[in-house]
Amino acid sequence: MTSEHAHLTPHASPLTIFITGSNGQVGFELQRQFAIFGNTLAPTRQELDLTNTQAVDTYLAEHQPALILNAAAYTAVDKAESEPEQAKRLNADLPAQLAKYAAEHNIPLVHYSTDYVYPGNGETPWQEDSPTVPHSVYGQTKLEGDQAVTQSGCQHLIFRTSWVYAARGNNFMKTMLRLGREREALNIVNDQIGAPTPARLIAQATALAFTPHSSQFTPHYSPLTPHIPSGIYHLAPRGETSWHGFACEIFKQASACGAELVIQPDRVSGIPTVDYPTPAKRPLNSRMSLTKLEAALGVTLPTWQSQLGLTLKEKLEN
Ligand SMILES: NC(=O)C1=CN([C@@H]2O[C@H](COP(=O)(O)OP(=O)(O)OC[C@H]3O[C@@H](n4cnc5c(N)ncnc54)[C@H](OP(=O)(O)O)[C@@H]3O)[C@@H](O)[C@H]2O)C=CC1
Ligand SMILES: Cc1cn([C@H]2C[C@H](O)[C@@H](COP(=O)(O)OP(=O)(O)O[C@H]3O[C@@H](C)C(=O)[C@@H](O)[C@H]3O)O2)c(=O)[nH]c1=O
Ligand SMILES: [Mg+2]
Repeated sequence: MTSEHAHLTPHASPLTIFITGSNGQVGFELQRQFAIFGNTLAPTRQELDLTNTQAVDTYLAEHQPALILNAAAYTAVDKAESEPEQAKRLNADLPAQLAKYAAEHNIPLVHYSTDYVYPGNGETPWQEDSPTVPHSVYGQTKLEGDQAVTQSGCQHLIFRTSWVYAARGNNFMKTMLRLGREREALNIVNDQIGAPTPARLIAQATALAFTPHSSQFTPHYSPLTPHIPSGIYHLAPRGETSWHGFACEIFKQASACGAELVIQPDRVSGIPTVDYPTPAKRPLNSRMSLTKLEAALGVTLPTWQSQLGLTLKEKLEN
């Protein structure tokens, strides 16, 4: 830390960034994007059990972060229906605890949320202030987390994203690449509509929120303070598709990249959600308006197809 920075941020360890969920899709990408902002601390589950309230408090007191990026969550949507307490601990109680710390220590908190908080009816894209009516334990516990962060009084950014995937971790793209090598035919739901979002795009957009234009610099500028107002922002690529449409595009682009698939493109069938029963109910309409984030960051978000190309390339070349 240089003395130059010391007067800008009056915290004990001004440049320490605490990232939760470091082994997850988003947490992993955040470590890379934020390494240039400061000293990232990204404990694994073995190093810090985030369901242990006391351990989290002790960790915060010990490291005194200047910024918290909370990418940990309970994301097993179906399993959450039978493990609601565990889902609540990760998705609702943890963000509440982190937000309380952030408010008391006057540091910003970045939190991530989901399209599954919305009721899922209709065809109109949700706005950030649309009514929330989750239909799953996962969605309900995520909403409780959002509300705790909003009500805590801390400086915060809540990015609501959808259908996250990456070259690493558990996700639909990797499932399709595996099934596409094993099966000639697949049935995929075609009436749930949303936007598949690479974890890297999420981390890049988060970093942009900490990267003002020179015209946006203020005398109080701190590298670990967002330059966009506190609140909820949708974060996804432009465009929309169904899981079936996403699967078809994965097979098309993967084949063009030279992946050896046994799947027959004309045997990837679209089916209605009612024909694919799951423990948790998923929204049919996961369309999210991107206007607020694009205006705040001053960018046009890329299309989901171009983002798939980048992520597939990363996956297939490794
Ligand atoms: N995945 C998706 O499709 C979507 C995700 N989101 C949101 O985006 C954010 C990031 O999601 P994503 O990166 O996909 O999530 P992942 O499931 O990939 O990662 C979650 C991380 O949380 C960690 N974690 C869970 N429980 C504990 C625990 N008790 N102690 C320590 N660590 C724990 C996991 O650790 P471990 O690796 O050890 O299991 C994992 O690293 C979340 O807020 C999620 O709700 C929003 C929309 C879509
Ligand atoms: C594997 C498979 C899935 N599907 C369907 C089931 C489901 O509706 C859809 C996607 O399956 P997944 O299990 O990946 O979906 P799911 O885990 O519900 O994904 C969600 O995760 C949470 C964490 C979020 O926040 C959401 O934005 C969303 O990404 O595809 C098929 O129709 N056929 C198949 O062969
Ligand atoms: Mg899943």
